[in-house]
Amino acid sequence: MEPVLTVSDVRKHYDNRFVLGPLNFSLEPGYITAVVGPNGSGKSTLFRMLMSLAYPDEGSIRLFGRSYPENGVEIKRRTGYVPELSEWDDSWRTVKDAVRFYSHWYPNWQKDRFQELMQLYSLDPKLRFKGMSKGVRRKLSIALAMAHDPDLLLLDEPSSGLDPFASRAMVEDIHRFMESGSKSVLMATHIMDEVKKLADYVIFICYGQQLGMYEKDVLLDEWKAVWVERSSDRSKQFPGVMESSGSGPVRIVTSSFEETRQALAEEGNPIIKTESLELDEIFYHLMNKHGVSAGKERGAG
Ligand SMILES: Nc1ncnc2c1ncn2[C@@H]1O[C@H](COP(=O)(O)OP(=O)(O)OP(=O)(O)O)[C@@H](O)[C@H]1O
Repeated sequence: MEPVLTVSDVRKHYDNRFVLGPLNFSLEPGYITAVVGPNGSGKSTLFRMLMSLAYPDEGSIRLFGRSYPENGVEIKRRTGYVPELSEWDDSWRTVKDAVRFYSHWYPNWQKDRFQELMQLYSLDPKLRFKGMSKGVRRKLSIALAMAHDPDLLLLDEPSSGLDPFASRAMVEDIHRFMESGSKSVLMATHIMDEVKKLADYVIFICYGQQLGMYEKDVLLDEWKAVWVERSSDRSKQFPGVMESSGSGPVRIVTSSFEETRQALAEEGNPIIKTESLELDEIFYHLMNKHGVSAGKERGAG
């Protein structure tokens, strides 16, 4: 099957202050992929490039096998985008004005679906843009992005500012959206619980550097914290061992549970306890492995 999105060797820099890339990944249809990374890592810049609102300095981006600028209209009609900050037309006064614009721009606009989404997020159709709260803007942005039944949803921190009821409604609605098996979602988020509940794949980006793309379940199966009775210098060289702390019992973090388990058993120092790792701890160790630590940004110069 043709990838819904292919990002190849994409690089972007802002003056001498920020370098993003090279980014390389592709998304098969039917999956949810989360983009995770600290503030200022380039997640929104990536999303803006996918919508042709920012331009890569190098590399190529293909959506549905098409590229910008030639196929921009087709790409955008098949995509639902929730930006980090919605910038709407100043002339719009009520939701009706937005609907008029969206239903004209998207031939596949579904009136009933939009009404369903308005109800789901408890949005009043008479809502006015002036003075609209951050959370309400976000809910409206999600409803507008989904009502034309896009093939790909690009969600930039969609639950930022949402109350817990709206967040839950969004997660359930995204699950429903995925039911046909042909839709795809790429979402940036800082909420690990959201990644756990929704994502099939995770792309880690740290201060512009892509640390990897992983299948979430594989990541959670392979990365473990294990405890053994005694420390040994050799265990630090065992396959997968990322960190070893304490003197007895010793806590070992591994990215390759089975290999580490075997090596420890062969050494006669068997595992006495195993725990799953949270995604944020996995991310922390990946950052260390790649030599990036919190707050250490890469400059272009
Ligand atoms: N238009 C721009 N001009 C100059 N620098 C920019 C511009 N847009 C983004 N940047 C810089 O690019 C870097 C990445 O920003 P970006 O918003 O893409 O990160 P992010 O991962 O989405 O962050 P957050 O998690 O805080 O939303 C930051 O250092 C930011 O200041």
